[in-house]
Amino acid sequence: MVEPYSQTQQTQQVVYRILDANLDRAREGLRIIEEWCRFGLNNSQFTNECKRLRQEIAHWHTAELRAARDTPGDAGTELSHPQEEQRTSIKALLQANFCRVQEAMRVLEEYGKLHHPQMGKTFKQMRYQMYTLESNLLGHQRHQLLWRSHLYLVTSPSENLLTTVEAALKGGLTLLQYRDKTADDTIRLEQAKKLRQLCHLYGALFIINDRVDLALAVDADGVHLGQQDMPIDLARQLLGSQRIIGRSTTNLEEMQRAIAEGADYIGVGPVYETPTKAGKPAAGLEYVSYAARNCSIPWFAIGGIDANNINDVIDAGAERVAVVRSLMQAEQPTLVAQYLLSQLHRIQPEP
Ligand SMILES: Cc1ncc(COP(=O)(O)OP(=O)(O)O)c(N)n1
Ligand SMILES: Cc1ncsc1CCOP(=O)(O)O
Ligand SMILES: [Mg+2]
Repeated sequence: MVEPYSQTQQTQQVVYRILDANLDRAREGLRIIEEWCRFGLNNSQFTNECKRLRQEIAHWHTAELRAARDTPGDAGTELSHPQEEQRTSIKALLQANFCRVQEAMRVLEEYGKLHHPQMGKTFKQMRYQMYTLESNLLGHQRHQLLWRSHLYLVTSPSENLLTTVEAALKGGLTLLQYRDKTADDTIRLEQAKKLRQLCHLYGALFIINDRVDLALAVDADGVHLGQQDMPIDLARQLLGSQRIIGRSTTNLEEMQRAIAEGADYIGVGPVYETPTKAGKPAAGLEYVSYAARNCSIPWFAIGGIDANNINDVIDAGAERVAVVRSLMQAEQPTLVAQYLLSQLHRIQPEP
């Protein structure tokens, strides 16, 4: 006996509806990412990659699958998660949409196998292409923000660590390094996680001093390594090309070596002797001037810099500075951050 509308046909309709819904979902998510690549980043490579993936998805979205759509009968259209209602930053928005596209592609990979012999394989490949795009895009955003950052706060141990950092972020800080040379790892991990969250809430980069393992454990944006710390090539192997690696330098040989080894930025100093790095001789303003003439990557003058002498450092050629005490010991870190940035931006050409 042949049923008019067999069990097999019913199952096929359900599969078609799943495929139809997820093809839409993947394409919509990609479009949201594409708009940022196009209008936000003005990046044709990322924009074209999104477009190519959307076109590939469209190719699979046949009339047969569209015909199975039953929006009024779809119990899922009314459901939304509270997190969908709220995006705290472009980064959060992009991550949510990457997640959405990757999930949809996983569904298409599995159910697609029931529909067409090639569909499972194609969507598996596309899902991996999405992971690559996500990692490249995230890395690109990180490096762009590094280049746009002119004030760098390196923390010192403090009872008010989070409130001080938040106050500086409110003043416009976009780059933070967590530095604690004495705490236990359990404390370091706990503080680093909180600081990372705080930085990302304000759209700032979060770097860990000395420790590649901690940077990976808390998914930091990068690591800062001194001359006695892990070699850059090894750190790069562990962290990949998307994360930031900074290097301390005190003279031109160290600067040139750091650049050749692939550092993303360097510290230039100590400009002045400082109790924060007791016993380390000053490299002086001459080295700042040398960096201004010769350094091809972002560099931060560091060591003894405060609101009183920042203009001397700027006059020597610095466009970026890193500070510990000036902000960590400030009564009003927001105001100090604003003042230091206003001096640094004074010398910036109009964008
Ligand atoms: C931006 C920046 N520049 C230099 C340093 C110093 O690093 P290092 O020489 O490894 O000394 P410690 O900070 O580890 O004591 C830095 N941390 N940040
Ligand atoms: C970590 C470090 N590396 C070179 S100088 C320095 C400390 C700078 O601290 P401060 O801004 O308090 O002088
Ligand atoms: Mg170090």
